[in-house]
Amino acid sequence: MTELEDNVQILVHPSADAVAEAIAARLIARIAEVQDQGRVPQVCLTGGRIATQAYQHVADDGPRSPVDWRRVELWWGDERWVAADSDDRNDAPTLAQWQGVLDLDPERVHRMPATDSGLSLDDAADAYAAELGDRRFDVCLLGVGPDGHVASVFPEHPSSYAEGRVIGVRASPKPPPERLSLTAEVINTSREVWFTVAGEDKAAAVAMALLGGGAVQVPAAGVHGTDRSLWLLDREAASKLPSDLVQRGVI
Ligand SMILES: O=C(O)[C@H](O)[C@@H](O)[C@H](O)[C@H](O)COP(=O)(O)O
Repeated sequence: MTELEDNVQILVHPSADAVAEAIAARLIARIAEVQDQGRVPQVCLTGGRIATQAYQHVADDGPRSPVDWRRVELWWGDERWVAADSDDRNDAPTLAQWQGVLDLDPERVHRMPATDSGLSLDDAADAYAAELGDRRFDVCLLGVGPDGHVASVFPEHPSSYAEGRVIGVRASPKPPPERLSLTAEVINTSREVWFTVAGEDKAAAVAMALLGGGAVQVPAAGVHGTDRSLWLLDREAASKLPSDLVQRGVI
């Protein structure tokens, strides 16, 4: 029997669409729950196809949910170092889907700085770290690359052993070469980390992350929530996991 840490859960869904729907439903429910507890939810968003699909479901269902969208703080785990109005930004699809649909407070939408901010890459990282302060995310969503990267923390790359809270990333193996990213250190203060992963090309990375890969070789292996790490997978992304592990997590 393969052992998982107690607060790691793996939930396998029949398709990528089902993963996206599950992420959206869980996110709305979790945000409402944190608001019920009297706190302003701190949510860290990710780019990527599956998350973007999930955000569309949030846009569809969010307005008639119990969530007070004006009392939600939004952050991003990483950003491509491009202009603020570039379609290449990780936050572009989310904002296109949510703004004007969810009643967000612009003061609580914390985009990472852009090239046209006038800041250098490193100053932009410092500025975002200062804005973030010592907040802990209630939920930190993370896509996982086929190489096991999360946010812009890439395997065997300076980003995977960088110190500090927010870093400027150079020579990224995935274009564009310059990026901003939270470090694993900050992600690991999150109450919950949710990995959102679909597709056969992710199966090896998922298996390595869950079956003892090292954090420098497989950055996804080095991040977790303090209360819970939740892997939301489709069948293909879960296809290289031992069946006992998967069945344990299915609900
Ligand atoms: O900044 C980026 O280039 C992307 O945001 C990237 O890091 C993405 O989150 C993962 O590669 C997972 O993406 P998919 O879910 O689309 O595979």
